Amino acid sequence: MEPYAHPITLEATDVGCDRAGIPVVRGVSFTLKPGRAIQLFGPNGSGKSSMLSMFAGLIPPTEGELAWHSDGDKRAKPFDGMTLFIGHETSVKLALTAKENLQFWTQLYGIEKPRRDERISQALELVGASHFSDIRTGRLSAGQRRRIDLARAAIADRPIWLLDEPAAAIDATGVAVIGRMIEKHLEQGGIAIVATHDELGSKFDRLELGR
Ligand SMILES: Nc1ncnc2c1ncn2[C@@H]1O[C@H](COP(=O)(O)OP(=O)(O)OP(=O)(O)O)[C@@H](O)[C@H]1O
Repeated sequence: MEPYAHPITLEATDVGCDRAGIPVVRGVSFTLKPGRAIQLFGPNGSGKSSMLSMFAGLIPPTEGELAWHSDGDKRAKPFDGMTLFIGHETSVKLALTAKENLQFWTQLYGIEKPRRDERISQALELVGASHFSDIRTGRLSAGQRRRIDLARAAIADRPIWLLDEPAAAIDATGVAVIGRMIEKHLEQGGIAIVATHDELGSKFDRLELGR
């Protein structure tokens, strides 16, 4: 298990974000160092997905400051090619099989050609999707499809994981798999911010929104 080549620290100072001009989140501060994770809690509409979009650089903070640190460099936006964002909506292409989706992602994430097949088999096995990997994903169950979404985390070699309800529609065995994937990612020196109501491990700091 290789440590990430460029460990990242994320510092948030009093950040807040608005949606359509309406304040959603206010006054969030933390420092997230390599090997640590934050679990976002909060009721529906409290701003968990909005926060993740903000950390992904998709919407700007309305107030406060985000600072990404890597190799002595500091930026207000995430460094290019460092973030894996798994949103709550599926990114699986339903006309393709799981294997074909993963083939696409290995190209997207710049995996060298000779290593692609091995990486795909490992990822499918990890998320327990090997036995349905040749079926068109439009014909799979919600939980099976979510497992394929999560395989993206095993394909991409990225130190920042932003996961929105990764365990939605996933059974207890699958939740344990997600916990282990995150644990391994943290051991490699990655960071993770995860919106979830599930218990995923002890390395998480808790951030409760909507209070
Ligand atoms: N694209 C958007 N345009 C305008 N308002 C939005 C948009 N997305 C979210 N909002 C608003 O921002 C607020 C927070 O939504 P968000 O999706 O971040 O909450 P959440 O905590 O992730 O909710 P859930 O638990 O239901 O997924 C809500 O009031 C929502 O209506």
